[in-house]
Amino acid sequence: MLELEGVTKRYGRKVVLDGISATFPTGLTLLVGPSGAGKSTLLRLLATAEKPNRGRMSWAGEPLPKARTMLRRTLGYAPQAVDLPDDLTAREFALHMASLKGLDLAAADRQFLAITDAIGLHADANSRIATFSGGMRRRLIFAQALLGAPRLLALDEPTAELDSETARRVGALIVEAARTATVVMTTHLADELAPLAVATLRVDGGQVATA
Ligand SMILES: Nc1ncnc2c1ncn2[C@@H]1O[C@H](COP(=O)(O)OP(=O)(O)OP(=O)(O)O)[C@@H](O)[C@H]1O
Repeated sequence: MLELEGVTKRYGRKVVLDGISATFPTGLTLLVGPSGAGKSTLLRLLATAEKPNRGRMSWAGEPLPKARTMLRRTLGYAPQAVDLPDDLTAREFALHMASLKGLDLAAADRQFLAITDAIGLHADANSRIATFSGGMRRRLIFAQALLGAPRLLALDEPTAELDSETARRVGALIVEAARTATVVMTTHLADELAPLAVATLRVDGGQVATA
């Protein structure tokens, strides 16, 4: 479980999150809200990619930053936009991410191939990322986030740019992961996934509230 208490995040003078408090239990939590409201910013905070200006965060009852190392060891993060190394194959990139996470590489490789199989990327696992479409890149970013069965998954629009069948397959893996992990995600498919979520939170006007 991840908890935020009185968390503020601002860029320059712009206050994006204004003293928010929220609890993210095991299960799927959906983030909804207008464009620019701060959903990606909140995910970056949860993924410890950025720090709040004020407030407290804790993971499994341990306060950050003390618990940051413990959290990062069990974190999967799929950001909305990321520069992928075009010269690597998808599989090489996945193994690179697995090594950064300190995972067993043979097990991670097997897991990566199983995930790519489930989301229709298997045939391109050994292709160079340079040849990938937007939807393929999105699935690769998603697949690396799942490596090592993380206990916290922060997913920023993992189903964007995907056809409905592929989005459904990605959604099925997310729901499966949420049986044992804390999964927080933004998605344009929030209406479809809401019945499977433990909570839908609306981010708007610097505040977070149950939708
Ligand atoms: N690194 C940054 N520097 C300055 N401003 C930023 C930065 N990142 C985000 N912002 C601003 O913070 C606000 C929230 O952005 P964020 O991307 O979190 O919104 P969002 O709800 O995820 O939007 P969308 O649904 O369009 O992805 C926006 O006004 C954005 O311009």
